[in-house]
Amino acid sequence: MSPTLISQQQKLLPQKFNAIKEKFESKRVILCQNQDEDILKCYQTLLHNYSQWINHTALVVLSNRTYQDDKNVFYFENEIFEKFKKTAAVEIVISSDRVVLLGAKQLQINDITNYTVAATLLHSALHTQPLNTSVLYNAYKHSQKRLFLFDYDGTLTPIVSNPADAQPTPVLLQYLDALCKDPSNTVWIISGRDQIFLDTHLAKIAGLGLSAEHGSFMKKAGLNDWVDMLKDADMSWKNVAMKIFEKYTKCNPGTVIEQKKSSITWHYRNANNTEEAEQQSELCHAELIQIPGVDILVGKMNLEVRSLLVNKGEVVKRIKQKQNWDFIMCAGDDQTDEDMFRVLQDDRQAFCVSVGPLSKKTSAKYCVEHSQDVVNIIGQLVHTTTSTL
Ligand SMILES: O=P(O)(O)OC[C@H]1O[C@H](O[C@H]2O[C@H](CO)[C@@H](O)[C@H](O)[C@H]2O)[C@H](O)[C@@H](O)[C@@H]1O
Repeated sequence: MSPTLISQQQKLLPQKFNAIKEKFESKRVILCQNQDEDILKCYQTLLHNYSQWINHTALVVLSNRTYQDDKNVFYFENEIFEKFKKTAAVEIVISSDRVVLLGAKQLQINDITNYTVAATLLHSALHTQPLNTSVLYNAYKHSQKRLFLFDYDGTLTPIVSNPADAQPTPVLLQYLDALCKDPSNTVWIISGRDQIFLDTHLAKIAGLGLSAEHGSFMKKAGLNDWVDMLKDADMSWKNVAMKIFEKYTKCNPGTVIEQKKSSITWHYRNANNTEEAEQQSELCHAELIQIPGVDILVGKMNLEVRSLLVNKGEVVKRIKQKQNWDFIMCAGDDQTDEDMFRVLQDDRQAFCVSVGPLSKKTSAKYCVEHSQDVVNIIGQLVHTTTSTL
């Protein structure tokens, strides 16, 4: 149904100004730079398909003709909207040529007339936003009890073909060391890697807490011994999983098994025929899920099996309960990191950062594109202690 045209005078009534101001203060605003029926329909589809946004979003349409507002849609002439700009934190701008802008980033809605697809894109854009580093640095500066939870592969180092080559750079080590040296900071690496890998490459940083194999082992900063979180657990599933992985390795040359103490990873990134190995990984997955007591993780060109009793989310719960943190940064790129993000989802102090494209389905509120962005952020934070940001 088309909106009803109203007079400009009605728009300017002070009560109306205040009412809208109040509404904007608690809503995330999508700004549409011109009156466009398709965008309206796309927004209505968003509210229909994702009803959680009904009370939390507003669509502001800039138009030189004014229409009757409804619960979620407000029409403004350009200069009148200027008055609301301070109270309305505009998150998404749909430009006249229908390109969606999120901060400095662009999200292309290829076909805005496919309302369901366009609404899904808007939903993901509302859910996850590019990390505003100024906000992060400011929160860091004004906090005293800070917690950092970093995944390793794909988050602190880029994904490479050979797992052994994914070593921390000297710059990363220097930044992590400086971060740990600030007594206000507690820093953990929560990884799928085993103890040997983490000890070899990261243990030289005395202030770093380490969690290996998705939470199976934990070592607090400054301690030498690892705590085995699964020491009493039944690990008989390992032999069964190993046999399945061996079978698939045999018929997929180039694939390798990474055997860890309490988890096993089958890597098919370097398979002679990657496409076939990818298909085979689905069959392998179907066999693995028959094993009781384990979780199967679909990683980046790998399949992992680990005990159901541990996951990165449980690690975060355990670490988090120790203090009243007033700043938390948690970064990860993989499916296993989503467990950490879910645990922190309702925590107002937490900056959960997914490494990857904005369109990625994630429970993290923020995203950055590359692992190098995470490293640069740590570098900036380290400098925050000595300079002003
Ligand atoms: O939890 P993480 O620290 O992210 O570890 C997850 C797995 O990462 C490693 O495999 C992945 O990274 C490799 C290096 O870039 C890459 O070659 C591989 O294809 C990826 O799947 C690691 O080898 C696994 O043990 C970790 O569980």
